Amino acid sequence: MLLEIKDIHVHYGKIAALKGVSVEVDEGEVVTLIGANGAGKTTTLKTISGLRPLSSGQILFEGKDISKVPGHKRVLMGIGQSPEGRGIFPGMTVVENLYMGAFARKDEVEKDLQEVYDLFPRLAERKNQAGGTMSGGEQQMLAIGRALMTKPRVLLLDEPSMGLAPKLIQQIFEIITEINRRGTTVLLVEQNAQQALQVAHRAYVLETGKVVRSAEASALLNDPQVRAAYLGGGAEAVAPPEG
Ligand SMILES: Nc1ncnc2c1ncn2[C@@H]1O[C@H](COP(=O)(O)OP(=O)(O)OP(=O)(O)O)[C@@H](O)[C@H]1O
Repeated sequence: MLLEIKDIHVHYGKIAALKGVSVEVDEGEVVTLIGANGAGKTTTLKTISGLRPLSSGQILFEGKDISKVPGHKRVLMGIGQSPEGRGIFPGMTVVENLYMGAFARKDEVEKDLQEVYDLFPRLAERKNQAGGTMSGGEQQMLAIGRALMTKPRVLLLDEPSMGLAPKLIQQIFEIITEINRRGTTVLLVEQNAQQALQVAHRAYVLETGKVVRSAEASALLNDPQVRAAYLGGGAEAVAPPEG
């Protein structure tokens, strides 16, 4: 198992945000966490990347307990995150933002930069533009590209579709599939449960800090209860994604 989150409890002051969450991510998978606002999805990702401390429980990466490893070391170990709200450096150019992702390494940086440009041709076209002047969708691509420049074993994506027009949302999900096809494991947090379940292999449903369901993504897509709660209410079945 690449990543194992075992019964984690996380607090903001006295507020319990996660009350015993367990999630497993196997090498090569796309796993998604879905759930309503405030369910604890972002907190789960932040805890994995080391931005939030655990009250109890464990996080194992390649079998090693990383619960107390600082965040910057987790990046070096292969845990890359594209945060909610993007967090790019607005005053830096696109290419400078991308190099920031690779600041701790020297090997194959140019090759990886080319690969990011290959995934996101728009970033190559705009490489000398200030990050802060890019459109919302372009900034999202930049944030994902920068996370890829850390050469992650697992890429944590927090709401990559947030605030994007439908056409761009489609594009972002296609790119997530392509990133996975090229060998990166993905843990995806999404409000857009329908799309997330279409690109994911497996999914966990979070409710108020707890996992209430976990299953193959295709099973959840066709589950009437899940459809009613998270997929806009329609109970009709959806064809599984091709392949
Ligand atoms: N900085 C904070 N201080 C206090 N409480 C917080 C903080 N961040 C999150 N919380 C609380 O922790 C719980 C989980 O929040 P979290 O952001 O992880 O949920 P989420 O599922 O990602 O929701 P959303 O989809 O709205 O981002 C919520 O009750 C939230 O109010």
